[in-house]
Amino acid sequence: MSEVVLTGVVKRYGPVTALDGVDLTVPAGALTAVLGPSGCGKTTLLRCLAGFERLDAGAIRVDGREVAGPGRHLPAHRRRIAVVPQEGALFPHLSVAANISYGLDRADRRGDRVDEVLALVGLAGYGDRMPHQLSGGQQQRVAVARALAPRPSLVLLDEPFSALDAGLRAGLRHDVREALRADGATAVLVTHDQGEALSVADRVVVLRSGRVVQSAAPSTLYREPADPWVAGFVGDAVLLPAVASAGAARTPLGTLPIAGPTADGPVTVLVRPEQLRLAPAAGTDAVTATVLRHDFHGHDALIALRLADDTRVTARVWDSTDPVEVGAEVAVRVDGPVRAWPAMPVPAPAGAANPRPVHPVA
Ligand SMILES: Nc1ncnc2c1ncn2[C@@H]1O[C@H](COP(=O)(O)OP(=O)(O)OP(=O)(O)O)[C@@H](O)[C@H]1O
Repeated sequence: MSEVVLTGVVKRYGPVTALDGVDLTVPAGALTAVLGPSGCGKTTLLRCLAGFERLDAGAIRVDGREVAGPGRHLPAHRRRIAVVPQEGALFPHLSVAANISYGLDRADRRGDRVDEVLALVGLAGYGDRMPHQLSGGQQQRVAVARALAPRPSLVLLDEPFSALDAGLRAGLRHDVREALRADGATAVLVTHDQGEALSVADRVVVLRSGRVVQSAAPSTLYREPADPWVAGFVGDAVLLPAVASAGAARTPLGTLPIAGPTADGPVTVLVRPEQLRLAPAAGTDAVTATVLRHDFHGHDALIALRLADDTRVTARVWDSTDPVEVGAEVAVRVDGPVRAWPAMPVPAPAGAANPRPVHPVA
């Protein structure tokens, strides 16, 4: 298990600054996801860690040993860092066992390490198969087993599930996480898929324009995003203009308690769709809204609403067997406190795989 520390890492390609002073600690024995929109520098970060790129500034230390820094660049093959690419990692003419033992020292080849890592990824007994006799998901499992086999300091996973269909992806990423945990590996998963990062990682690092915007546990990231952009990037977000005063925000959804300290004045407020509660409008003095759309998702439904002042918001309802009719008037209540930030323009989360609405969804 190795801790990896990046300090002030800068990487430029000509006029493009792909990494712009990245400070980051990858804890030993944990899975850290690096999440960000297209072009934010995820692949560059991974390539710098692996040793495929030279830094323009800053340093990378693995267990306190500098592998990259001013005047220092340890080549990739001496870093003990394994990479699991998106697909096509296996040698087609070698069996599964030979693929895994390739690169292992003699002792490990003769021992049971190959069987051990095959069992870890749920493929015990598959050693004699050839890669073409495996499904895409099984091939990725072998690629993970091969990465783990030499007990590297760090495993880098470069969107390893992106070529697989959605149903397969969910099961595989869970199994891969368990395999990494069982082996005590330190791993970095690069992904642009918010759901993937939140569901598998112990820690998520959000990159934007070559900089770390936030590094936190998945639940903290979702509940306490650093700014409105992160709020919209990691989940559905209703962002409302409001005025803060004495710990509460005056919003189009009523006056709502703010979580955490916020200076009085204009703010942007975050309400998660699951915080909105709907009820029959008749006879209440609550905020009311008109139902514009009802999107059924099986496990839940998203209800697009228009408030009396024309503000659009979206509610997530769980009991989707009781659909709220389009055109109906409903009473809207907000459950729990909201987050608020001093009002400022919100950059759009351009290029996200599943772009999240930063402005009220409707
Ligand atoms: N070899 C290169 N030469 C010039 N510019 C590059 C090179 N590689 C990356 N870049 C630029 O550096 C920036 C970061 O690219 P990078 O590939 O790291 O982003 P990314 O977050 O991995 O994107 P994606 O999710 O689309 O793969 C982008 O502006 C990209 O165009």
